[in-house]
Amino acid sequence: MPNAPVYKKILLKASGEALMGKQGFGIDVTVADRIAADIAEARAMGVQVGVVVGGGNIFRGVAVASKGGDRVTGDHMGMLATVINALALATSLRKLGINTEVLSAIAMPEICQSFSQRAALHHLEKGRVVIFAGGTGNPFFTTDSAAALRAAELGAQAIFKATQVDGIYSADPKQFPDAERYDELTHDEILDKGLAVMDVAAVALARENSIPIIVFSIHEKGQLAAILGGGGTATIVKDA
Ligand SMILES: Nc1ncnc2c1ncn2[C@@H]1O[C@H](COP(=O)(O)OP(=O)(O)O)[C@@H](O)[C@H]1O
Ligand SMILES: O=c1ccn([C@@H]2O[C@H](COP(=O)(O)OP(=O)(O)O)[C@@H](O)[C@H]2O)c(=O)[nH]1
Repeated sequence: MPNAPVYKKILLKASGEALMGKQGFGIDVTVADRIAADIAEARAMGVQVGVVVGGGNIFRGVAVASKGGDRVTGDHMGMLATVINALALATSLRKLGINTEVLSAIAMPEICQSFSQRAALHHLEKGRVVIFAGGTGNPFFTTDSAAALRAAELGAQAIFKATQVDGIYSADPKQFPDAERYDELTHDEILDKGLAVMDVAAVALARENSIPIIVFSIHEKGQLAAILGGGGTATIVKDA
């Protein structure tokens, strides 16, 4: 009999970069299928799973602003990019027979349901994976903030942030290979040390609602289930 999961309701944040794989742009379906298989393992453990997907593999609003364009329009484009990723991940989950619902922060009823807290809780209780598209629905935010927001709204017990690296380091390990890795941190320590693994607004919202953040590598298959089972490799961020 496997261990009971450490958390019963989680919010997984997968960046657009994670869905891109090694391609450099767009969605790598084999990677989306892999992430879906990891989510299926969590569901098989009885864990309720909400997912916020990023859009950076397709578009970031700052790209428009940096060329002198309108930031708000750029952010609208970025939010639409997250909808494309959400539909791709939903497709991968449905191929595995996992009931999945996409809820968008921006109404587009011909494509998916609109987000409401009630609808999201209903689908989760029915055992469906809920993918949150459109970020927060507001410009000047990120999908990290959307992850913290949805986690707070749904009463998720943890935010699982899937990244390119296996935890939080004293500096970005891609640029500083000698950076020190932490097993545990507090929300305050991330903010005080200026660790750029997640944006400040997202960390502050998680702190305010006492939601732990678990940072782990998307590249290692089975990590999500391993961490939910009480093992695995991750940095855990929680109040001291
Ligand atoms: N102190 C740090 N510890 C860990 N990762 C960091 C740190 N600073 C920056 N990073 C970077 O942040 C990334 C995590 O954010 P992610 O959402 O995957 O990327 P992005 O937001 O750029 O799409 C990691 O892949 C890593 O390269
Ligand atoms: O609440 C949100 C979430 C996202 N975005 C836009 O969508 C883009 C893609 O999201 P993000 O950069 O968070 O994706 P990730 O880095 O996770 O792939 C952002 O750059 C913003 O332009 C936004 O305006 N509001």
